[in-house]
Amino acid sequence: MTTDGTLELALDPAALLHGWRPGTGSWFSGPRGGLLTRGVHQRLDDPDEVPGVLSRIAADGDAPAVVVGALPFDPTRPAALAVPREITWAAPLGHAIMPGPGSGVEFASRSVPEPAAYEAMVAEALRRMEAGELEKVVLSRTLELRCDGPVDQRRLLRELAARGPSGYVFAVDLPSTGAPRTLVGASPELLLSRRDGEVVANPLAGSARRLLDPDEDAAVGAALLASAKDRHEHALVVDDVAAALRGVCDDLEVPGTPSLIRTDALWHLSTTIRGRSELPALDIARALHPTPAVGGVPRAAAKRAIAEIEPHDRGFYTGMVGWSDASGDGEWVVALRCGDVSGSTAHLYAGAGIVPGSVPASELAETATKLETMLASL
Ligand SMILES: C=C(O[C@@H]1C=C(C(=O)O)C=C[C@H]1O)C(=O)O
Repeated sequence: MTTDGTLELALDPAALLHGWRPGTGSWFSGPRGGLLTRGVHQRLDDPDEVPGVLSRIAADGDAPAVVVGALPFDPTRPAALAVPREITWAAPLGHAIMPGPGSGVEFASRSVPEPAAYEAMVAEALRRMEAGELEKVVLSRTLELRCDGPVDQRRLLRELAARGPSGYVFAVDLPSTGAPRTLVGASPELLLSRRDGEVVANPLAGSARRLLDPDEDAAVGAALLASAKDRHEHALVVDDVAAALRGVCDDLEVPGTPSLIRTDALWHLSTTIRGRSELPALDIARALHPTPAVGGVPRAAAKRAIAEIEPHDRGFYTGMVGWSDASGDGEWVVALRCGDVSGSTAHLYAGAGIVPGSVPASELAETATKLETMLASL
């Protein structure tokens, strides 16, 4: 949308993506198109202020009435939202971007917690489940990477876009007093979108590592779809999201069985829920957050377990990333398969859903697979 409100689709979304520069704005794209922002008209750290700010800007017409950015996992922490000075909307990227050669950059890396400690965390969650406190909890770990020079954030965004053309690819400018700081990632999970009143949520839960051989890979997907443990883990998320949407949507359609989606590294169980709502996308997204895809069941016990068991701060990981406009339309994805990148450091994050029957070593391996998308793009 231009400042006068007309829709301007970039002829070449790949050229637009190549135009992104760290510290100058944000990129966000998905299967329905993307956007590039330039400059900041106004920063917001309180999402409650979004409707008021957007309606004032829509009335004044001195900037695009759109907010773009990220909300952290912990909703009491400041958000990183901005009304940009300029915004250009793009058609879907499709397969417009080709992966480049490896960067050859060497990173020193440190896992927090250490892998063995992550397995102990999973064992602790399983103990809480046996004690009847919890049905599901998502536990995460981080990988702190450091290289000699600055991380090439533009290359990272391009590689993510090349590897996951049908997912959501983002580079969100985060407030920084030093080097440009960006939340860069490629998430497969749509938390909530609303366009012309049509609401879509696409919770994912239940994962399996993909294989190189096409027949073996298809068999892994089929086994995931048939797995009782993964179907249960998935149903906990769908039931929670559907219950929350039922209160705020009309004509809710909730498929009874999940389907399969794939990223470059993983298969996931996926359910697309549709409905209609007059409420702004960001309000609905915040009401859903944290879904049991990143938190757990029951919600309060899972939140407590995460705070007590995880040694690190999740920051924006498992929060949400996206945009909203003055009409209340918007698109918010779960901040997954991402890293907080600044100067010569990148903090990557990955988690896995723990339910009774989870095996600590397998959950650790799943987090390693989830880190691969980012690692392969660095
Ligand atoms: C927590 C992550 O992913 C989430 C957890 C999943 C699972 O446990 O199967 C699947 C998709 C996401 O909802 C992550 O990528 O870090």
